[in-house]
Amino acid sequence: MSTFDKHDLSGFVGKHLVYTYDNGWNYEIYVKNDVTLDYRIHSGIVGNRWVKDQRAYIVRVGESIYKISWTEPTGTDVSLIVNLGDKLFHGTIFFPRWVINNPEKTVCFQNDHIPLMESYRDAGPAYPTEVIDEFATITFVRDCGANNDDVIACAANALPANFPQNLC
Ligand SMILES: C=Cc1ccc(O)c(OC)c1
Repeated sequence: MSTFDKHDLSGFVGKHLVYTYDNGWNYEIYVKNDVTLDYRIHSGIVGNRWVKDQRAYIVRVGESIYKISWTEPTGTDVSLIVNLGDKLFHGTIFFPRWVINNPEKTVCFQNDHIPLMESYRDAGPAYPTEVIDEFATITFVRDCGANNDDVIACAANALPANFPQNLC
C-alpha cells in the first residue's frame, strides 16, 4: 500500500527539466500533459534533434518519482525515471542499429519529417539494438504549466548562449 496517489501526475505535468547524462549527453524535456512530452537534445550523437507532442506513458512510482516511456517514429524506444526529490534521473534508450550507423538522419525538427522517419525505421537495420543505460544529473527544473508550446520552440543551436539562466 502506497502513501501517495499513483494516478496523480499533478506534481509532474508542466515540469521543464534540463539534465546531463553521465556520458556527457545534455538533454531537455517538458512534460506537456499526462500523455505528452516535448524535448530538445543539446549534445550527444543526435544533438540538435527536437520533438514536440511525443505521446508517452507517464506514471508515478513514488512520492516524487515518475517514469516516462515511449516509442518514436524512428523506432527508438526510451524509458526514463525522473526522481525529483533527489534530483536524480535515469534513462534507458534502445536505439535501432540504423540510428547508431547514421545518427545525422534523425537530427531535425522531427514533427516536419514524420513519414521520412517512419520510412527509415521500416528500412532498418533495426538490429542489433544499441542500449544506452545511463544516470543523469538534473541541472535545471521549473514549472511551466500544462500545454505550453513556448517551452520548447526551437533547436538547441538557436538558443541564447545564457540558456537556461535566461529563464530564471
Ligand atoms: C531518444 C530520445 C531521448 C533519449 C533520452 C532522453 O532523455 C530523452 O529525453 C527527452 C529523449
